[in-house]
Amino acid sequence: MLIVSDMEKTYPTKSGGFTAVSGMSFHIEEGELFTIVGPSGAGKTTLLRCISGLDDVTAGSVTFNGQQVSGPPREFAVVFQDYARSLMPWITVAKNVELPLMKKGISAAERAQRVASALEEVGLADAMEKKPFQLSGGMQQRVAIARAIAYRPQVLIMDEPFASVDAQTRADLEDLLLRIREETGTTVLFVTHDVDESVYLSNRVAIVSRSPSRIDEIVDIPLPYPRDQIRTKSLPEFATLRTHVFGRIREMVSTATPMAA
Ligand SMILES: Nc1ncnc2c1ncn2[C@@H]1O[C@H](COP(=O)(O)OP(=O)(O)OP(=O)(O)O)[C@@H](O)[C@H]1O
Repeated sequence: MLIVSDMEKTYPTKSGGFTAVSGMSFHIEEGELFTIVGPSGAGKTTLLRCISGLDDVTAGSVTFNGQQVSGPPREFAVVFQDYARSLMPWITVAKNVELPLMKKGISAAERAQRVASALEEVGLADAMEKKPFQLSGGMQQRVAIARAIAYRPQVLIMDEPFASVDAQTRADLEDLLLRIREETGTTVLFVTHDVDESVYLSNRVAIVSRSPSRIDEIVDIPLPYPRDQIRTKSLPEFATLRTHVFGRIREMVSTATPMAA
């Protein structure tokens, strides 16, 4: 469904260019929850921006349903870590969720129905008329997720979406994502720093190396769904998988050449 082929991204710099991603290749199956983990600065955000068509690739290609991605596809929705910047503070929660649907040309009646059901789904039915600044961080991130759900994308792209919320909210949002994905069959491409989160959520985890980033290993996560924060994380297989992924990342960080001062 989504194919990244020999992708390279080089940013122009005064000293001639910095290659953040190089020789990156993988594919994502329809309905899959595919997570990318890797050390800080590895190029994960760069990769997501190129896949979602927000940035151009320097070489190689990103293909979605057989078409080369050259701008943000209408079938994608993106949720970023920084919910405060992704929501519009001067309009209500309901309007924030509705806006992309207006741009998509969806009728007023259907928009109202989708907004109400998405906010219900994330537990914010009572906050429709509030402004984002009146909500907690976790609630604002729920609004960003509701906006993505209401849009009904084929592919949901999430860049460390739960990194700025407390541990309990994070666990709740992870489970919300799993439930939505179970109900809708949406394909999810997820980036995280958190190894436990990657193993808990995914069908497959791609470990990426430091810049210029490329795939180090793709790990299958054959843990059964539905997953459960306590039961799944108590499984010996969970511990084995998390230790493996964590170990690979650790090795990469410890064998990396120190950056010049
Ligand atoms: N616009 C830019 N111009 C030049 N270099 C950039 C630009 N954006 C990112 N980089 C560099 O590319 C590399 C990868 O950055 P990126 O933000 O993609 O990494 P990341 O894996 O998402 O990092 P983190 O996990 O810390 O969020 C970094 O070394 C960064 O400094």
